[in-house]
Amino acid sequence: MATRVFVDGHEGTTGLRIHEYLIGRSDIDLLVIDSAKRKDAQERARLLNAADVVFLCLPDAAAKEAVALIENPATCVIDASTAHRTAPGWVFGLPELAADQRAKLRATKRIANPGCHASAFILAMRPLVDAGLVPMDAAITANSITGYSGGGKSMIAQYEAKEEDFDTKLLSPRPYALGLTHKHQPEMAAHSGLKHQPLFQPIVGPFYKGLTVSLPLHLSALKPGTTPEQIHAVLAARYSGERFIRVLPLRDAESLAGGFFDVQGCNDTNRVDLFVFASEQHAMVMARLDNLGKGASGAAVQSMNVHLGCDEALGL
Ligand SMILES: NC(=O)C1=CN([C@@H]2O[C@H](COP(=O)(O)OP(=O)(O)OC[C@H]3O[C@@H](n4cnc5c(N)ncnc54)[C@H](OP(=O)(O)O)[C@@H]3O)[C@@H](O)[C@H]2O)C=CC1
Ligand SMILES: CC(=O)N[C@@H](CCC(=O)OP(=O)(O)O)C(=O)O
Repeated sequence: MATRVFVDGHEGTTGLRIHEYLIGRSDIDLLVIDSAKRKDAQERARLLNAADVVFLCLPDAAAKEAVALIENPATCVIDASTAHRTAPGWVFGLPELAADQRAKLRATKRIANPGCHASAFILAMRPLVDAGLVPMDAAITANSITGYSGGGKSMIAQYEAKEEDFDTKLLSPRPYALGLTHKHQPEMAAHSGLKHQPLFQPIVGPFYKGLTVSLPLHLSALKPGTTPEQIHAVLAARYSGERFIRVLPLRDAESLAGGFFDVQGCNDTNRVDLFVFASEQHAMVMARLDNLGKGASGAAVQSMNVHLGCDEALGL
């Protein structure tokens, strides 16, 4: 029998994309809410409890409310919001996180989909902490460049406003989260193995999608004797055999057309590309993804596939 799936918030940026991923699949029966009733708690409760798998593509408060409406113990929830990413009882929806993560995703009924910046940060950092190259108590700084679709419908509307309504300040890259308490910092620390939250500083630019987190590392602050070759080897070994993660060659010149890095290079894929650039003193680990692919909707569908045990047969 087909798996019944309901996407709560299916008219939003993340929800629409999940629908696109699932619409053609013969093993999925999509339960669709009448558009006029999409915020009606009673109708949502009916569908939330009728589904085998539910994707929550809602603001945090509405996601918590949706979870409270679910009484069916068989319903598996995949929450795209920030609400449950470090909450007890929830499994982090990053199958590549650790050797036992897929088993945890199969066993649970509560999956918290990672944030887009956090996915990139954690996939770059966790293997280096696990291997002891980055000390667990290191003070880490990271930045991210992202397309504006990461800000959802309201930010998309600002960037795609008609000429007379368009704010020309949006033409330049815009650093944000300068309170230095970005909402992804708690999950970055909780799932990377670091004791302290990183100092994280994102920048949004005038392009629809694509994201790259950069992790600058002083070799002198790492385990004594650490080389860029070791950093690269640890990442390559950790992700060998992962179909959605690619580790590019050390100091990959081919990725730098004219000396510039392309943050949109993973768009329309569910892939993460990892890079290590280095000098004698410093290394820069970079993780690139599509913020609407592996950074959101693609990751959510991948977690569902793992949960259902069809991640090899049916893909993205
Ligand atoms: N965009 C991205 O790259 C990513 C987003 N996320 C997370 O996913 C979630 C959704 O984000 P995104 O798709 O960008 O947001 P959008 O603003 O694009 O969409 C949110 C949707 O939720 C609907 N909604 C709001 N409140 C309710 C409610 N009480 N009941 C039912 N529906 C409601 C909205 O309705 P209406 O159509 O009326 O506005 C809208 O369709 C957020 O928690 C976000 O943090 C996660 C990873 C990446
Ligand atoms: C450009 C922009 O604003 N991006 C969002 C990230 C979107 C995302 O992945 O985060 P959540 O799932 O946690 O919403 C931000 O930095 O807050």
